[in-house]
Amino acid sequence: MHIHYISENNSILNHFLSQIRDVTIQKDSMRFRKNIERIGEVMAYELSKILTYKEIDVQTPLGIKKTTALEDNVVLCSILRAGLALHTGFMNFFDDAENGFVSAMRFHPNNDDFFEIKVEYQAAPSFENKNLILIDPMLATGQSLVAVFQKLMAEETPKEIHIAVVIATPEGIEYLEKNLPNNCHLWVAALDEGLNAKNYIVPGLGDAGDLAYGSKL
Ligand SMILES: O=P(O)(O)OC[C@H]1O[C@H](OP(=O)(O)OP(=O)(O)O)[C@H](O)[C@@H]1O
Ligand SMILES: O=c1cc[nH]c(=O)[nH]1
Ligand SMILES: [Mg+2]
Repeated sequence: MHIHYISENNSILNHFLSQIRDVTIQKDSMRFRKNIERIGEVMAYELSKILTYKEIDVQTPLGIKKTTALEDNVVLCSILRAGLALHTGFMNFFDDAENGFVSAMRFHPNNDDFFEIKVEYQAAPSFENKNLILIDPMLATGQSLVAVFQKLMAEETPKEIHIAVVIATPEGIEYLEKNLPNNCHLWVAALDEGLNAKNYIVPGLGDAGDLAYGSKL
């Protein structure tokens, strides 16, 4: 897997990351969603640097400028719920992208800390020969991303596969490395220490879906 850590240099990205983690600031759900969206925009920009471009001539009022435009077909596919705000950030930059949505949730069959991932709802276009960008802000154990990936990839061969996460753990990255093809690109805004007993990211930010959209039953 090709891993791209995009917050190694100081930039405004670290300001957005600090705000989504801060236990006081993150209570403002509108700001939380907006910051995740802005991180999506920064990630989309960084990722755009390795896509394929074609040469074009642009007619300006005063002449012709030889420049480049995106050649790749991009499909943005998010994991519900927490992926939605990050998805908006990517859509702001990839305005011609097709879009897909898949649900994944942790299901606790014994009402203890053990969980399985339930992947149910799926509405997605074909990825055949396109650049798939799979979007989820949190890479904790990695089980949600792998379960979604396996459902989506049953009959499809994308040109390239990119996975965009805001906060990742070493355990989650290791799980992706074991279960996804070697040629995937993983884009990470921040790498954290690890997981707690409930498989939440430490220090992380808490529950991204709840912070963005409210607690669920
Ligand atoms: O790497 P994992 O251990 O699988 O955990 C990460 C998953 O947890 C979060 O979703 P969650 O299950 O909380 O659903 P939600 O977005 O509806 O809150 C997150 O958005 C990931 O999909
Ligand atoms: O830390 C975590 C782990 C899973 N899901 C989240 O939203 N946060
Ligand atoms: Mg959640």
